[in-house]
Amino acid sequence: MSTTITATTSRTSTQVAVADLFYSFQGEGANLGRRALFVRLLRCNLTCGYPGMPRTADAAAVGAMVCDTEYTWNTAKHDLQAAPAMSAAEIWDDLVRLDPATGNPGLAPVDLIVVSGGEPLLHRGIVTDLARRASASGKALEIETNATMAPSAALIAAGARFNAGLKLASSAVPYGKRIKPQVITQLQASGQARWKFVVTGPDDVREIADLQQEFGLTEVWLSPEGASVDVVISRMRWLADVALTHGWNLTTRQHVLIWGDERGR
Ligand SMILES: Nc1nc2[nH]cc(C(=O)O)c2c(=O)[nH]1
Ligand code: SF4
Ligand SMILES: [Mg+2]
Repeated sequence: MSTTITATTSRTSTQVAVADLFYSFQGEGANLGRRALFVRLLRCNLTCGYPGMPRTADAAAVGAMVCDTEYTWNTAKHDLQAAPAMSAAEIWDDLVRLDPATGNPGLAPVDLIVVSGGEPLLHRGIVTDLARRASASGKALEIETNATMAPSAALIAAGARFNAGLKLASSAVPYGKRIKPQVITQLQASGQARWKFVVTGPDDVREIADLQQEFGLTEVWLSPEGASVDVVISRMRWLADVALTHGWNLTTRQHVLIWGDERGR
């Protein structure tokens, strides 16, 4: 289920451009299979699949791991102006409307909010506001972040959890852009981060082991790269033993298994 997003309005620092709002299951990670309300924010500071921002719509990706939500940031290929600018209060109201329990009190309320992007921590004020609203309503909130931007103390205090998806060499993003030691250390010290790695092949596994050792990452999750059932399943088959051997968790991508690469699912 997704809302229809219409008008483009001017943007202020108290507003953010919203790509998608939808109701689904958390398809990945520690809350896999749990019903959740999603908000996907525009813009990213990384360009996974490409060494930098593509200049043309037909620029070919060079990395094995390519962003699956390029429509949130790749201005060469997508018109980002169509996304509406919304305040945290407006986003929250739409999320509440998306919860089927709002119209039918007989249903169990959705108790998980997922904020994704793009990179949501580019919009820390808005995300912190949403985290406070979630906490006040007794809902958990987790942020799908690339772990290159520091969360504020206020965001941590609001109880947000971080699904920290560090990017690997397979993303083609230069090391200095995708690995920010201070941010990694801060997220790990918060006790509110789980480390999630999108895996395409054996080189990724070696890099994950090195990163875990260097930064003392305590909770590691592997996630198979893939936007189709066949790719997700075949990657999971070889990742299973890898994960068990290294003491890592393994998630699938449930939304891909059910809906393929459909947007807003
Ligand atoms: N169902 C569903 N679960 C998700 N978990 C993380 C997602 C993301 O795109 O960040 C995602 C997504 O796009 N859909
Ligand atoms: S960090 Fe995430 S949203 Fe940004 S380019 Fe990489 S995969 Fe896409
Ligand atoms: Mg996704």
